[in-house]
Amino acid sequence: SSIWSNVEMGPPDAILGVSEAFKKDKSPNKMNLGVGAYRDDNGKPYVLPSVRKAEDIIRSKNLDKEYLGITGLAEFTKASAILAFGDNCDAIKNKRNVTAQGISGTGSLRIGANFLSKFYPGVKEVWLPKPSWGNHTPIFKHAGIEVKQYRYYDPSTCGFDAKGAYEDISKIPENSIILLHACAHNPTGVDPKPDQWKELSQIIKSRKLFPFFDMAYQGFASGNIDNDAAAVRMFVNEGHNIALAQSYAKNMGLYGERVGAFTLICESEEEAKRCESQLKIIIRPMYSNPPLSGPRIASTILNTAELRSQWLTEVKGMADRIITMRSQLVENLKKEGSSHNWQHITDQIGMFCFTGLKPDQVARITEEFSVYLTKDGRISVAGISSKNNAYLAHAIHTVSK
Ligand SMILES: Cc1ncc(COP(=O)(O)O)c(CN[C@@](C)(CC(=O)O)C(=O)O)c1O
Repeated sequence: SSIWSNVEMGPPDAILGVSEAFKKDKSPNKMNLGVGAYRDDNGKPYVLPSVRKAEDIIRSKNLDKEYLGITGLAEFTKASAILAFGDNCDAIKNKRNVTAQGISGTGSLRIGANFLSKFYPGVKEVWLPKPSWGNHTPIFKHAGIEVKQYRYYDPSTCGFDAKGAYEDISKIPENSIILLHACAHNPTGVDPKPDQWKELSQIIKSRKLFPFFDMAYQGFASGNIDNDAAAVRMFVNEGHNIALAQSYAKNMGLYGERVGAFTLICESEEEAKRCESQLKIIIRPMYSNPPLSGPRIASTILNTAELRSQWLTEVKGMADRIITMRSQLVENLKKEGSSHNWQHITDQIGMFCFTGLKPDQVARITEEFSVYLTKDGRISVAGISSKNNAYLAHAIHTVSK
């Protein structure tokens, strides 16, 4: 037998596999509502003009291609920490943070998970919202951290199960790790309200849990970078020393450039230095040092005043288009004569909408209308345009009436 005869065929990724099936479909009406990548109203990928301008600036500098340090491009990580925590955050001013460039959000989560697996003194179990982004589970498991779930989503309202979340989190063993989506929860699009975040902060403090925030959509959810970071900033202000993974895949459209950052808020600058040294020891044998071109683009935008304000209008433009698609879809479902309450489509926020479609309805909508989405009924709202919105409403109505 051959050396790899024991290797079985693995299942396609629940999210990326949808795009593969979509590509094979010949229907002219086909819609890809699977992977959470922004599309403009013509269904095309969108490279932000501020990104193109940043690339021109970088090209004119004729920079070299030398290795970055293990924790990446300093002008990027400094700007990334300020973007997340705000420019009057004491922890940042007192240098209590260690911020390392990560390979986008996934890589930032992973170096964080590996650091916690090696050094976290508490219970090495991470509690994820139910449901959570599919990749969270293997990221933590592959780092040697067991995964548990707390109630988060209420299928009866397609909204936040505050009561269930409070009850479950109040019972999480002390000193466990809890993962929180900072904004634009994936896959449900359901975010706690500010007063509910306050309650979560109190319970998490009382259980002495370690908060690990995943902020993959800052600015992309509400269109405002400060609103979208409000929970992260509130937790730090309330004294939680958090971990944070950031992604620039969606809010700067830097998907394939793999731009992200991992931050630990520590007790002191001295503690941050020790943690940074150990983070470097974890990263070095993993990929040695991170990519160059993406963080140069991101830091050029974040550190150039007029590019930063141009970027803010562009990210708000993306958020606004998504919000418009949500309200148009609800309008079109009403026009179809649907008797269901589709309010959750506009109550939810960010890239995704948890439609509430059941797996058999998902199968039907794909089979009969060539509409592609993940089995859990999640749709990437970015895949909807003013041209196919009515078609989607008709398809959803037909399979759900
Ligand atoms: C909550 C959350 N965290 C982290 C990431 C990681 O993104 P990055 O590594 O590309 O920065 C995603 C991307 N989730 C997408 C948009 C894509 C994916 O699954 O990889 C999704 O379709 O859910 C995400 O939704």
